[in-house]
Amino acid sequence: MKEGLKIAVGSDHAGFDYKLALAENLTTATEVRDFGTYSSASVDYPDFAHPVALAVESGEFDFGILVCGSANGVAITANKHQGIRAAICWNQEIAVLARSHNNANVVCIPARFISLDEAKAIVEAFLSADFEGGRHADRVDKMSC
Ligand SMILES: O=C(CO)[C@H](O)[C@H](O)[C@H](O)COP(=O)(O)O
Repeated sequence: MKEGLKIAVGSDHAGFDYKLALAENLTTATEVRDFGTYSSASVDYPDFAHPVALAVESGEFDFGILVCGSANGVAITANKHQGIRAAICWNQEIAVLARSHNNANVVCIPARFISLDEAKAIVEAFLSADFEGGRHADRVDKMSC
């Protein structure tokens, strides 16, 4: 994982435990801000995905980590934001491709479908990889509508 990153994290109840563990693991980050939820009580994932997306979209944070049960809800929500490219990642290779090919700036973790160790490895891979640019930059530029 690169050093000095500012990371915004968020989850719903299904991702709460994983989010805490993932945030604790970001030892080389300059800042980690938890945008909630703050307990395992049932909540609505957009209430936490939007603040994380805004924090990254504004440029205040370099990357976002969102966790829910399937990762679909947080990813769909975050991708409503113009400046956000949120990618559902279920293994390390997908995470590296999300960065290197898609310049993803939010990694979405499906807590109910992968182990915590897998989630940690995915976040590590995501935050270590670089965007390759070149042909991928042309494609990423075409994403906005
Ligand atoms: O957004 C989701 C599904 O697209 C997440 O997996 C949620 O965590 C899930 O829907 C929560 O479900 P619950 O039955 O309310 O715990």
